[in-house]
Amino acid sequence: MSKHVLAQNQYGKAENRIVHVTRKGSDGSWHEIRDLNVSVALRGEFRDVHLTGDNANCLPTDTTKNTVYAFAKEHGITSPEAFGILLAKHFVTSQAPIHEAQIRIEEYSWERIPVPTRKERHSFVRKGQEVRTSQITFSEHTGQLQVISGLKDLTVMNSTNSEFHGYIKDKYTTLQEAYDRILATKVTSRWAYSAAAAADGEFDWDRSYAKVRTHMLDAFAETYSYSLQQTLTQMAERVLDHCPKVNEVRLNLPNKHHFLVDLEPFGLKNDNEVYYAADRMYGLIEGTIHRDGVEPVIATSDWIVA
Ligand SMILES: O=c1[nH]c(=O)c2[nH]c(=O)[nH]c2[nH]1
Repeated sequence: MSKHVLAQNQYGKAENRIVHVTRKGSDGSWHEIRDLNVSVALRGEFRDVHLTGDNANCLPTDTTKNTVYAFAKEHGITSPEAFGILLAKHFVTSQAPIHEAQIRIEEYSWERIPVPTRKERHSFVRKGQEVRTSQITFSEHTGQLQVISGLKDLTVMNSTNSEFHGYIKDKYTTLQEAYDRILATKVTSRWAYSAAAAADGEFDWDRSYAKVRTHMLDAFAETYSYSLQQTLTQMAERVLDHCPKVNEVRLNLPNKHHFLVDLEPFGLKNDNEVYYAADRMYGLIEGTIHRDGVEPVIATSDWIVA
């Protein structure tokens, strides 16, 4: 018996990252997503767990995590509040030692990428403005003015139209081939303008920024992707095709992995609805595309963190 006093205590699984996709419309091509970060804290009769090592009253944190994902499948997510109420009541009413459950939820909001050419809707951009960047270099020696513009923290997601298969398999390969997966990334990009644009006192930099951004988003949304590498190329090429003053585009695309949650152990089928959004580790796909005959000038050594 400890001579000290066990005071407030609680436990549970924190930061269960969950993305739930609902398919609507006659062909299921209208997607709605909810992207939550759910933390569970249980309070109750856990003295023995802490003091004697008797776990008879302990519902494992792993089970609380599974419950979050299974509830998303069984009940859907109509709102963070409604989802939290379901979970909190469940833990307290289903296990006698649990007297109080606190569910904390952060929701990340997404807007649709409006793509006029497509009827189906499965492309989203995370709400909140990205950061616009620029790097201007003027050299007395050469008289050259160099403008490299860019953006970072532009998070986008396609909830379908992404596959990944046919890759190398060696004795360390465990990755399952994917024929319908979520593709999500947080775009960091820089693009270099021609010397003529940099020297043009009338050049509309704001308009150009908006144009580059729009073409990048459109290409992300419209590309039926077989790899993030392929999507990267499409995004950069679209900018070069539509923005004649841009000579070079570099993209750093962390692959924000979304793994289908295995709900079979709970007798539930996961029809590409409930995903675990992993924040680390992440694939990091980087590349530069430039016009033929132009020397690339954008640094390739920057360390991008998702
Ligand atoms: O689009 C992808 N490109 C990869 O190179 C890769 N590698 C991996 O594990 N998943 C993916 N996805």
